[in-house]
Amino acid sequence: MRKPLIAGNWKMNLNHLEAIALVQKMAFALNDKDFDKVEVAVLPPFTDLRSVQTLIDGDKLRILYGAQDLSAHDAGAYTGEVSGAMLAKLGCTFVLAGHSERRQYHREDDDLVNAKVQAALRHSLTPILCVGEGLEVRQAGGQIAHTLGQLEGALRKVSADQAKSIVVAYEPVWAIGTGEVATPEDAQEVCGALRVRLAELYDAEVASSVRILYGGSVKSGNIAGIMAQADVDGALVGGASIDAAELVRICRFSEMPG
Ligand SMILES: O=C[C@H](O)COP(=O)(O)O
Repeated sequence: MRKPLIAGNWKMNLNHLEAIALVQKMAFALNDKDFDKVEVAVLPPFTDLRSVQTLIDGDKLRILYGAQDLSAHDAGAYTGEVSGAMLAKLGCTFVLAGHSERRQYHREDDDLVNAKVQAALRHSLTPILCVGEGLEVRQAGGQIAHTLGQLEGALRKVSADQAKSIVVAYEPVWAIGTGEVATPEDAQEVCGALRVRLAELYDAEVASSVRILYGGSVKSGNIAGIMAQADVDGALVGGASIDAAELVRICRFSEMPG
């Protein structure tokens, strides 16, 4: 049974003081019943992680946390980079790999994303591997081939045992931050194809273990329909995740109208 995961990608928003305030608000609003039904994670900027760790550890909160990126390298002369070892030492559970904004603005290709997935796994971090097509690919009907290609590229040399622990996030680029949400059927079409390909690349056990999230303009008003899909196990939430009340409503998707 895959436990749903709602992960908030704060992107380049909130300093460490604002980060503390947001996590405190979330912790105040969420209760044990919520955490029994859903895993909740925040993915703040690097500069907030130590403050978030201190708060979560100190108050024994059930909120998980992670980073938005990591280096493919473990240590050395890589100015500006942050290693998986450093993130693990900060108690991170998750790290994003291959977010479309990294692919677009930092020219990250499948080889680099693959190296980052492997770096995360070397340090016992759970990669949230982001895949998804742009508007032109979608208009040409190539979303499945494109997304499966990204999945295969990112999972090269990743064993079945390692693959079992990863999270995949399907984020159609045309739906990110645009207010254009994919329909639940669009999300299911690609998430279902991702799961089938995981079974082909590995086996049925891997395919049924991996959580597949949807991301792209997720809000409390559209989460229920998306979560009702058989192969959607949660959401990677951007803009709405820095509003504590809205994020909490999203976490309570089972109570929202479909
Ligand atoms: O990582 C999150 C995605 O990029 C979605 O962002 P959004 O919810 O602001 O569209």
